[in-house]
Amino acid sequence: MASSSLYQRELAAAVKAASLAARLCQTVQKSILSSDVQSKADKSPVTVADYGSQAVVSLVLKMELPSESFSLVAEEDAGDLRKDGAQDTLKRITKLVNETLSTDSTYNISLSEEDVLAAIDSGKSEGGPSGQHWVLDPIDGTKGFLRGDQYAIALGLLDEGKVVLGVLACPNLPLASIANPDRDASQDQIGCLFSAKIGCGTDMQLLNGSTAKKIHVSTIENPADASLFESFEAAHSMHDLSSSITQKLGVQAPPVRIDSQAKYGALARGDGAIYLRFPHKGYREKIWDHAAGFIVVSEAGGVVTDAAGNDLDFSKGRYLDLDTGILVTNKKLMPLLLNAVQDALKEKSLSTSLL
Ligand SMILES: Nc1ncnc2c1ncn2[C@@H]1O[C@H](COP(=O)(O)O)[C@@H](OP(=O)(O)O)[C@H]1O
Ligand SMILES: [Mg+2]
Ligand SMILES: [Mg+2]
Ligand SMILES: [Mg+2]
Repeated sequence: MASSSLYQRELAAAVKAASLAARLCQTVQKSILSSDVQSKADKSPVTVADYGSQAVVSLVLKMELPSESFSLVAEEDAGDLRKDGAQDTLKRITKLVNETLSTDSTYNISLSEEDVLAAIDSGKSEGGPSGQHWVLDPIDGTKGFLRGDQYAIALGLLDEGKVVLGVLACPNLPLASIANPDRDASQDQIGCLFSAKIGCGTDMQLLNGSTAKKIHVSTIENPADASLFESFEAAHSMHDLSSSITQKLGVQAPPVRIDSQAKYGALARGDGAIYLRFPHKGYREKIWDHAAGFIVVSEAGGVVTDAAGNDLDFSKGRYLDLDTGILVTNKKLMPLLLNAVQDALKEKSLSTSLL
């Protein structure tokens, strides 16, 4: 068990940073305008909230931990915001960042547009196996965010290549289980924050500040009782492959499809027992899409591997180098799941080689 004081300041800073960033995202989601959405060179959407959230997290971490060296591996960069025609967008982001930081009475600062660009661009670190690196997805599940569905602010810390803490702020995730179709959504308290520190378990609290309680993954042992999480977006994960895996396992419940690392959070508290992710050929997973979710699930007693059963390696830079897909479940179900995955992958490669 790690000492409870280890990484405590960093965890407190991460919780504060992600909570403030979540506030900014909620403001934007409420008033989303079509002009708030840009297209990056890779054609994925990015909003003023992605940029604003990244700036807020970067600034808060630096202000809360002034004596520490700072390295941040983050998804966005300010390249497009420095181009002609982006002035209005940058103004709007700067205003959002200043308004968000001013809601915390301990910060008495006013940032210029240049300060905001610099804060966003401080996320260009390459990470790697030595030293400490923050890992940030300022909005994970941008597509869900734009639809008004699930998204997460995902922040982790790597130390010597290992994830040592993680925070997932999920502003649209109900406190009640999302896998229960009979729940009365009108009664839901909404907005959860998951936090985990190595050796110390995983906590969940309401985003607006209830006391934290320890959570644990589902203890089910019979896969027939498991329910499955997967991406809402079929372009992000092959739904037909996960369906053939759950058929092999005898899973009864229909898959629960939601965006972002909210899936890791929901699994960590036992809403469902399996999360499968099978990107289409050629896609490379990024560390910010998994670092926080990985430790939130591991510290809640779950396991995260690639499709071959290998541990995820966060020490290789901005990308995860892995075999085929990502599997998340509890320790009892993992061996069964791995077998089913291997069988389904064999069948799939057989059927494609026959084409
Ligand atoms: N073709 C693809 N295959 C797999 N993942 C993809 C993808 N295109 C984008 N993604 C990743 O999927 C993440 C969302 O995950 P999910 O599908 O679980 O909601 C995106 O994070 P961002 O929304 O932060 O860009 C992005 O990094
Ligand atoms: Mg993105
Ligand atoms: Mg992401
Ligand atoms: Mg993102």
